[in-house]
Amino acid sequence: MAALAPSVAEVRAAVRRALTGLPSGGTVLVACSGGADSMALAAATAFVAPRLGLRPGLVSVDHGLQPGSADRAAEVAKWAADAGLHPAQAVGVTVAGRPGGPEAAAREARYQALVDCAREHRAVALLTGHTRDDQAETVLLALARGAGPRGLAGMPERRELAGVPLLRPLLDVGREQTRAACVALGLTPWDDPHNTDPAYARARVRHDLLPELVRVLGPGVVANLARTARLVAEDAAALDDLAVAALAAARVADGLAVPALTDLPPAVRSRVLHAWARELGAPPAALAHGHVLALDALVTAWHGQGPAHLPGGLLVARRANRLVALGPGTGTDRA
Ligand SMILES: Nc1ncnc2c1ncn2[C@@H]1O[C@H](COP(=O)(O)OP(=O)(O)OP(=O)(O)O)[C@@H](O)[C@H]1O
Repeated sequence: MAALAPSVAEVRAAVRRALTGLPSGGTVLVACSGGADSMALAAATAFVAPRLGLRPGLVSVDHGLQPGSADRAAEVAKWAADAGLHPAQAVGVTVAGRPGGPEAAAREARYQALVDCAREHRAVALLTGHTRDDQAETVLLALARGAGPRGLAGMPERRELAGVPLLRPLLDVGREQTRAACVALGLTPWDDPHNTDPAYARARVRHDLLPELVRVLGPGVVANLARTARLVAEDAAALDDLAVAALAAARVADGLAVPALTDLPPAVRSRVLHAWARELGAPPAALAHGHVLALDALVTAWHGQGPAHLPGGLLVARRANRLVALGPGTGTDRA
């Protein structure tokens, strides 16, 4: 018998770690683009899941944005069916007409289809093929745009997506390993032209910036960036927990009590104000650092200034020792 390639063993071990403990008999659904990362993930899941009493399945989304994309999704689904994955589905989505740029619109359509499919099959987890390299790219992009710890924490290994557990088993596996695993298994993954299109910031980071960092700083830089994300994520989670308690303690009937906010460490207070703004209905995507700073000024730099403006037409004013939300555009208290 031929020896198992180390790359195949590494990907399988990572998948085994991620799937261990999931409810027996459940379906684990791999989101597969046909690229090397998610093909390696699908092949490993097909091997590992049955050994853990789980059922492997796969869904490939056709965004309908490139010629031949429907055929490719169908080919991936056919390969999956032959490899013993069930369901093995290709799903078409409509990207046009969604808000945001083309990338954001495609991502939203994709995740909606993936979640629908996971629900339809009562999947106990949805798996994506994000790798350590994807994580390093995410951290660099977050640094460059001045993101706070939430952005620098990168992608979590596990989160809930509309009630479906989303797992990223390969976050600690390098892209080189997924490519090598595909070669060892005789798989021919598809190379998404967007991944090399210099119009996209992520593609420039992948092809220009990260290789240059590796050249200048050494090969450990990718794993180190991913480790930074993990460390920051732990700290950010602890601060988030403190903020939940601080928000609860600051609540009064019609808003928040300023004295309960004043002495909080800024890292906790900004989280409290951010969470409260979201609760009031500020759309998270539009809620920026500057909005939270304006709320913070009502607490820490109060000089009788007017209300702070939040996205969604919301206004927050200081009334004596309270922060209160005013009805959108009316200037009247909401409570
Ligand atoms: N069209 C798609 N259908 C199903 N899942 C997808 C699709 N596109 C992306 N995904 C999922 O999202 C993950 C991240 O995709 P992205 O395109 O950002 O990264 P990638 O590094 O190019 O991954 P891959 O090599 O698997 O395409 C993929 O590994 C896969 O699990």
